[in-house]
Amino acid sequence: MLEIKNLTVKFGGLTAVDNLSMEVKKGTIHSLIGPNGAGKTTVFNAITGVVKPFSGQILLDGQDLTKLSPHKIVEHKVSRTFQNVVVFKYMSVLENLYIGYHSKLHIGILDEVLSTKRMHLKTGEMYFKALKIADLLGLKSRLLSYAGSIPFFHQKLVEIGRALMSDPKILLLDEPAAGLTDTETEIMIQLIKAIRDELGITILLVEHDMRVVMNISDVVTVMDFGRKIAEGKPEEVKNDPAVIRAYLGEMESA
Ligand SMILES: Nc1ncnc2c1ncn2[C@@H]1O[C@H](COP(=O)(O)OP(=O)(O)OP(=O)(O)O)[C@@H](O)[C@H]1O
Repeated sequence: MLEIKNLTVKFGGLTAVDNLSMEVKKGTIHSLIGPNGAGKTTVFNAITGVVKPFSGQILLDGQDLTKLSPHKIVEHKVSRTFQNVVVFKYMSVLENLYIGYHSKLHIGILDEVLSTKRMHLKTGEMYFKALKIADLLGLKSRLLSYAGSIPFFHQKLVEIGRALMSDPKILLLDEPAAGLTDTETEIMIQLIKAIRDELGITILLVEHDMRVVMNISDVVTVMDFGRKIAEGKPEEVKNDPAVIRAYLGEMESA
């Protein structure tokens, strides 16, 4: 589904992603891991059009995303969450979810002024979609709360919910388990599986928590210094000498 071909991203003299090629297959949960600064978030930023590659190509179902703007990429059905949770604190959970539907709403100012049938249909669709997603994520009882007033774990779920509202083909999750307790991490693992199994959405995630990576990934790609150093099933990469060296190096320099 997602093909990254020879991707290189540079920030001035620093090569953050160095000739990376990888493929995310439809219906899989694929993890991108590596020590701090390996280039994982930069790959997400390149896929979503936030940074422009120096060279290489990113294709979704054969369509080239590389030169598209971030909002066009959302229309091509790529959604993401961020390493630091981004919710609109003074809006309700429901309104936060609605924001994710923006690219699908397609109503203009005239629809609003004239309160057209089309506008009512579209807002109705948006409401039912939000209910369905809130139900899946266990957020139904919090829909009318201010997003900033609910626990951190639920704020993370709101962010995921907002990303799901645009009906992505592929969801990019940047450290979904960061800052969670063990119990919350367990729930997050089940929810990520449910998003794939019940909504049929392919998932690419960046994660440092190896319990999560080993538990849910079909495929793991490992990066170090911008390069791919290993790829395979969780148990294969876990025992790969290059991966062990990369993580040991990180521990030694810490
Ligand atoms: N906007 C930017 N400008 C300059 N350098 C950047 C920028 N974004 C990332 N970098 C650098 O690119 C390299 C890769 O960073 P990136 O955030 O992609 O790594 P990461 O693997 O996601 O790390 P972490 O696990 O710590 O989040 C780092 O050296 C980082 O300092």
